[in-house]
Amino acid sequence: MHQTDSEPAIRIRGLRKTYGSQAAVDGVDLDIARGETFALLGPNGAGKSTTVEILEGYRSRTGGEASVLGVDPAHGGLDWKSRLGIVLQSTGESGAFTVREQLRHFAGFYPNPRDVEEVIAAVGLEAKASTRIAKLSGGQRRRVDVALGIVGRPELLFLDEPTTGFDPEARRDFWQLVRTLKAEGTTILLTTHYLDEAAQLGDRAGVIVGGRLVDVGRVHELGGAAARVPIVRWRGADGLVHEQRTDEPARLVASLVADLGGEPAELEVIRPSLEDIYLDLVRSHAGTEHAGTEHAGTEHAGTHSVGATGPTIDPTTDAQEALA
Ligand SMILES: Nc1ncnc2c1ncn2[C@@H]1O[C@H](COP(=O)(O)OP(=O)(O)OP(=O)(O)O)[C@@H](O)[C@H]1O
Repeated sequence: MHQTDSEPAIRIRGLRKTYGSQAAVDGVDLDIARGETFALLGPNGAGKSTTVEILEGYRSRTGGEASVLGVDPAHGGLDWKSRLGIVLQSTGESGAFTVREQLRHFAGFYPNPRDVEEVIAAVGLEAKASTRIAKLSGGQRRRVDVALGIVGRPELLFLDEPTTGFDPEARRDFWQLVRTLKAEGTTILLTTHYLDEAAQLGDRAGVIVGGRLVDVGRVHELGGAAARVPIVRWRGADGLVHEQRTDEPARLVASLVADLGGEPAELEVIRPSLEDIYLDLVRSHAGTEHAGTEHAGTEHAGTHSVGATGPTIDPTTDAQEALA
């Protein structure tokens, strides 16, 4: 039975998964609308794959509720499975068959599969269609995984780190393929470590840390407005580095120039990137392991920060240094 259009494609409430005393997923609530592309972000071990595999019906849950295309994934039958497309993080694809043979074989499991040659073209494997999978490169095998995920014309597509191992051109091609699938009405749940991928593809994104969803929203609104306030940094006459968050950096710089009677030393105006904001979100929710690292032991120890309303920017991060 198909769900009504107004029901979300995915609805989870209080989802929990524990391994012994460890909670891998610790009370996640989330709705993903039909036709939406949702990106799940989070550091290694945050609980992304566990969440996705529960929704795919591959893992049992310890607690909470889940509904996927109107069905509890713990009890999804073959009819339900045929409406899903799944690209797992790693696959044990046997290499004995050619790309075309493998796809034809899988297409036979679905009631309304896509044309195999079209799928081969969509993932850019025309030149390898008659090659045994064992002889493909890692990135080419990953394309086979994606092809197997879409050959059944799924209503809902799960993509677990789909572009790992892709070269930059293959990633662009893949993004275009996802946009095409989205335009056809496919709902997509994507996990990724690439923030640009989330920004390119996701209507919304969620950040999961320690099994909890710590933020959900449009990708460019993650962390809230305060996290995007620019930072002006300069070295004062006292020899210390000062920084101030302000929505009016030009006004602040003008007043500094007036006060100092000239150019402020080492002046920088920094707009936090998506990566900075994401890293701050992760750090601020990651418990004690990162505590005490902010500004510690750097020349910024004397930094004077006024009006800092957003998450603290740690100037020691690579991302921040790239901006500086
Ligand atoms: N079968 C298992 N038995 C015990 N612990 C597990 C098992 N599978 C996952 N875990 C633990 O659950 C936590 C969440 O793992 P999960 O694979 O969901 O993380 P992830 O966010 O997908 O990470 P990554 O980005 O590295 O893929 C981790 O601490 C992991 O060690």
